[in-house]
Amino acid sequence: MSTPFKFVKPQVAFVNAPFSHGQPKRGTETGPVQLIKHGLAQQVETLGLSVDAIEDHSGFSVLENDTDIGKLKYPRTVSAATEKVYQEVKKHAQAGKLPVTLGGDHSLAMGTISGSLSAHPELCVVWVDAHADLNTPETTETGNLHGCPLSFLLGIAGDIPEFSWIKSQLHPSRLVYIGLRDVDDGEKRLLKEHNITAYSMHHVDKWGIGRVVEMALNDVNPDGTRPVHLSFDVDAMDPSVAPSTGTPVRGGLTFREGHYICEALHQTGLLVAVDLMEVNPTLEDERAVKQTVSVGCSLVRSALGETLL
Ligand SMILES: NC(=[NH2+])NCCC[C@H](N)C(=O)O
Ligand SMILES: [Mn+2]
Ligand SMILES: [Mn+2]
Repeated sequence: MSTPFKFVKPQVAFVNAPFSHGQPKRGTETGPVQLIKHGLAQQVETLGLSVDAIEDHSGFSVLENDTDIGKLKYPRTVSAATEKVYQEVKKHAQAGKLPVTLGGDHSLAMGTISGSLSAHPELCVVWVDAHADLNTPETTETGNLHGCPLSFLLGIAGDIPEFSWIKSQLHPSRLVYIGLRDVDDGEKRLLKEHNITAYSMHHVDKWGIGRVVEMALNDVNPDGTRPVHLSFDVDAMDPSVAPSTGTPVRGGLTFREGHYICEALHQTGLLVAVDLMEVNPTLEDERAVKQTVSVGCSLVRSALGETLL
């Protein structure tokens, strides 16, 4: 077992990932710029962390003639964008920095988690979401790749040459979910088949968020030695808290439950990467957008050490 990993005051590197073709609603490509406009980088500096200059992206173009592969939509476009994010997250992670990736849709996690794994092979993943995003190219009902990133990362997606850059395989025992409430039948089968630990909203109701986070960490990281990657889909939050997102599902995390998860993960001292995904500032009215962007920023701040006292 490797020595305990502690990330005390890491240098933060924001990875802007303006991308939306992992799902059908345009608009998530404006997520990162709105989060940054809201002052996220300065807010993080206020926490006493140094923040890298934010790199610009021109590179998330939609490829021509990107025909479906089976049911999968925009496969080459998604592969190219996520590979770019992989390279960037990998660069920062290998330099000992803490990458915070601002999405963009959740297909980008193929890139972020691959990048984290390249620097931290012992990594475990806490996936906070209303959805399992575990569909394989076979089980997906929609063909939207934001519903599939984990099947690629776990190496259960089958052989798709267009995605052959995804090398790192995440072991199913190193993945835990919190917040699930809209899981496809095929995904339910996969969760059982691969013995993946998942805490749905039912479990949050039953045990409370404090115990759920404690159990989740104990499942994937019993010795507290593994680095942790937090992949936070803003739709894990209840739509009354974060309305501007493409696939909202009622019955989600309260404002405090979402922030508690981030605070508790920060307290482990083991966080090495954070994703904040699926903020879509083109959905719902102006007030809803402001609210969603502001919640997105405060979730990231909590994960980076903001405390209430
Ligand atoms: N990242 C997300 N919001 N994913 C939603 C996925 C919804 C559905 N399970 C699908 O495969 O399309
Ligand atoms: Mn989701
Ligand atoms: Mn998701």
